[in-house]
Formats: sequence, structure tokens, C-alpha cells
Amino acid sequence: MTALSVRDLHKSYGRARVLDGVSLDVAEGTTTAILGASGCGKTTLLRLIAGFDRADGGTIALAGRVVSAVPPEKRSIGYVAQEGALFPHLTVQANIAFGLSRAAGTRAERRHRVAELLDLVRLDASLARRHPHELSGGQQQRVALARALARRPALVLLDEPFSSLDTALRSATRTAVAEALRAERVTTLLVTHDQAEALSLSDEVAVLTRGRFTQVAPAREIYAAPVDLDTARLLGPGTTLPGKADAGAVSCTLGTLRVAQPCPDGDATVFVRPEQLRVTPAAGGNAVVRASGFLGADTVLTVELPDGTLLDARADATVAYTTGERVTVDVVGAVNAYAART
Ligand SMILES: Nc1ncnc2c1ncn2[C@@H]1O[C@H](COP(=O)(O)OP(=O)(O)OP(=O)(O)O)[C@@H](O)[C@H]1O
Repeated sequence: MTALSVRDLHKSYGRARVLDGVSLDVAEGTTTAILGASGCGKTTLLRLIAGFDRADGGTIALAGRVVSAVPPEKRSIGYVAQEGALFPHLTVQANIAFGLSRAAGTRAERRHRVAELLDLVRLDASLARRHPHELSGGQQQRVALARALARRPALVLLDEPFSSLDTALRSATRTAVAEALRAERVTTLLVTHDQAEALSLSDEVAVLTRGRFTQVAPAREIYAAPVDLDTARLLGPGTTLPGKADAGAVSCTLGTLRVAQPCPDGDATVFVRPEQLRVTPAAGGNAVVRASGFLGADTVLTVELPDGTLLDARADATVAYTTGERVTVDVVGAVNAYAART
């Protein structure tokens, strides 16, 4: 069943058209990540769905019911903002219980639900009596999620919920949140501009560009075959090269390569991701290492081809590459190519 259905949504601020015909369906119990550049309208869309702002046109339906006239508190939506916005004067327990109305069972039942929620977001019960300032940023975000889930909402909106956390905390919090959402089988819309977050947390990724969704597809599918160059770049780094497409292949400075999806014959832009290039040390190699950055798990190299083309490649971190060293560069698998913009 479709939990959320957005149709042809429009929103402008003055003359600036932010959403220009946005449509999206989210199936019940799934997570869709909205990926888009800063300022593309992601938060605007969430605010319209939550009912904090009104659209200029289009409809939003929750479980098949159009909600234009329904106030935010009656939409059965949980919202977690960039920084959880917990009540600073209330304990963790009281913050979570705030989401539960007094009508929702006895005091003992509410306590039980709070304990259940703390467990769900993997927070120790001993934290229940602390105040937000006595928690780490990651713990605060997990309390914010517990509060949003308290009333068993039909839909949870997460607006860049991990952006204020450092790398290690971000990854741990992300895992805890993903597991909690899966356990509750709650329908979720996650806004992010972090491609790793979008790809790892979602059933589907929806790419918002120039006021519309340009592609909505499962993470693997969208990563392997982005519809256009902007979408390809949003999903991760890559080098663009001029080329010529002809009958299902594309020729460029790297040779004649297979294409992952159809590209019209003629001038093309080839997009090669760092992991699609295999670099091997070789005295008589066709390229020279111009820069190398050791990242721990792997190394990112910038290599130069004889015609001066610079390529970014991912390489084996156990090999210490030096600037000026000769290497061979091969392309692994099919690449994406798009009709060149005139
Ligand atoms: N209340 C408002 N009044 C005027 N302009 C606004 C208002 N809210 C947002 N905007 C503008 O609308 C555009 C979209 O903003 P929005 O916050 O939705 O983007 P975003 O994709 O969430 O960005 P970010 O990733 O940086 O948070 C921006 O250009 C912003 O300046």
C-alpha cells in the first residue's frame, strides 16, 4: 500500500520557484532517501508534507487521504530535524513521553512505552533521567527519534538527522536509527545531501534537481545507471571525459568502452567513477601518478594519461604509490555516457 503520495507539488518563495511539479510515492514500511544539492528544496518538501507550510499547488495524500486541510498535529507524522530540538528543561524520559498524550494509556503503560523506545534506539535505560545537555550529539538524535516514534506515526520525516555528528558517531547513530526504523516498520522519508547515507539507509533514492525528482529507484539501480550527469555526480565522485557514442559503445581517451545504459550516437560525455579504474604499478605503464591520498581502507590517486587527461582512481591501500611513478590504467566494466550538452 502507498503510505505517502505526492502529486505535482508546486512551491515558490516570491519569484523563486523551489518545487516545480514534484511527484513521489512511498510504499508503506519503506524508507526513501531524498538526495539533492544544498538549497534544492528538500526541507521545503518535508515542511509541506508535515503541514508546517502550504503548497501553491498539487496534493499530498497519506494512506490515500488528501491532507491539505489537516493540521500538522493531526497528520500522524513524526519529524526529526537536523539537531533534534529536544526540550532542554525536560529529562530524556519526559522528552520521549511528551509525544504520548495523557489519553494514551496509564502512567505505567507510558513508562513501559518509553523504556521500549529507549531500547529500540539502543540507548541505555540509565540515561532516562538525564537532561539533553548530559548526552552526546548522537544520543540526543536517538532520543529525538524515540520521541518522533512514540505515537506510532504513519510516517517519519528525517531532515538531515546526522549532519551535526562527527564521522564515527554518525555511522553508529545511522546504524541504530536504521535498525529502529526497520523494527517498527515505519514509513520514512529521509532528507540528506550525503550520498553514502542515501545509498545505505534507503529502499529507494529519490534525486531532486531543479525542482523535480529526476530519478526514483533502488540504491543499486540508481548508482549503476543514473539518468543524467547531474544525478551521476550527486551519487558520488567521477571524472568526465569527452567521447563519441556509437552502437552501444563509447570511444574516449581510455579506449572503446561498454556503456551501462543506452546513449544516443554522437558526441558524448563519459562518466568514470574512481572504482571503475584499475591502477597497477608498471615501469612501462601508460599513465603517471600525479597525486595520492591514503584514506586507510583505500588510496585515491590522481593519474595523468599521455594526452594530459587527469583521472581520479581508487587503488589498493597496501601499495604505497609515489608521485611521478608509472602505472597502467584499465577500465573495469561498463561506464555511463550521456549525450554531450550543446
Ligand atoms: N521561508 C522562506 N522564504 C524564502 N525563501 C525560502 C524560505 N525557505 C526556503 N527558502 C529558499 O528556498 C530554497 C530551498 O530551500 P530548502 O531549505 O528547502 O533547501 P534544502 O534542499 O533543504 O537545502 P539544504 O540542503 O541546504 O538544507 C532555498 O533557495 C532557500 O533559500
